[in-house]
Amino acid sequence: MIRFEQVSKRYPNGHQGLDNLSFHIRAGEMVFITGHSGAGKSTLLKLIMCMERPSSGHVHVGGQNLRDLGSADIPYLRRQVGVVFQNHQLLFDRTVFDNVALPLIINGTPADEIGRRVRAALDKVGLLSKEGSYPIALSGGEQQRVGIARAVVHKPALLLADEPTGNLDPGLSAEIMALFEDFNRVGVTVLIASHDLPLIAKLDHRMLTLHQGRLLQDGEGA
Ligand SMILES: Nc1ncnc2c1ncn2[C@@H]1O[C@H](COP(=O)(O)OP(=O)(O)OP(=O)(O)O)[C@@H](O)[C@H]1O
Repeated sequence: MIRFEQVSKRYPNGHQGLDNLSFHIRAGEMVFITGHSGAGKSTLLKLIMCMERPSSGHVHVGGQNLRDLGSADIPYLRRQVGVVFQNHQLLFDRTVFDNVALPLIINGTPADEIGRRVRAALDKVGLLSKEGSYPIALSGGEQQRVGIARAVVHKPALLLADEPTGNLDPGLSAEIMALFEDFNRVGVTVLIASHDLPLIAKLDHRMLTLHQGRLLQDGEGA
């Protein structure tokens, strides 16, 4: 599903974001990426989304070498991927329903299907009763669930998350991780950047540890 072959990323200011990184994630896996602040976790996710391009090496997603994608192909790639951010990036002047519907509206999904899909996504994250609420009226954990519903509403094969529990207490963080496990159980490939080692250690998934842009360790648990 995702293959990095000797990928390096040097930013224009000379910062080495990633350094000769190679790994393979199979369809259906759930994998954590961890490492110190600045280790390259976000850079790795951005390369998968084509938000950044490698300076050298190859990134393959779903059998496609991203080097071969032109800017017109990128929306098609992103349709296969759902992304969850630490700060939710919700629109605060729109309801929960409208926030979750956004990717479908952008995709040109027919209106009658939008309602059905949005409610199915909200149901999966336990927020069906909040569809008419505004994000400001929700707790931090609920806001993050809305972010997750929005990321999965178009049924992506791949779910990426960048520090999805960064602002949450340990109990809520565990609930959010359990949600990701639910999606993984039904076949979604899940890749989560997180430096919450105590939480990750409790979950039995593969962990890629980065150190200064290099792969330090690839294994199970902490
Ligand atoms: N757009 C950019 N321009 C220049 N340097 C960048 C840019 N984005 C990231 N970097 C640098 O690349 C390195 C890796 O950053 P990245 O954001 O991938 O790390 P991270 O592991 O996600 O860190 P954090 O846990 O703090 O979010 C850092 O040294 C960072 O300062």
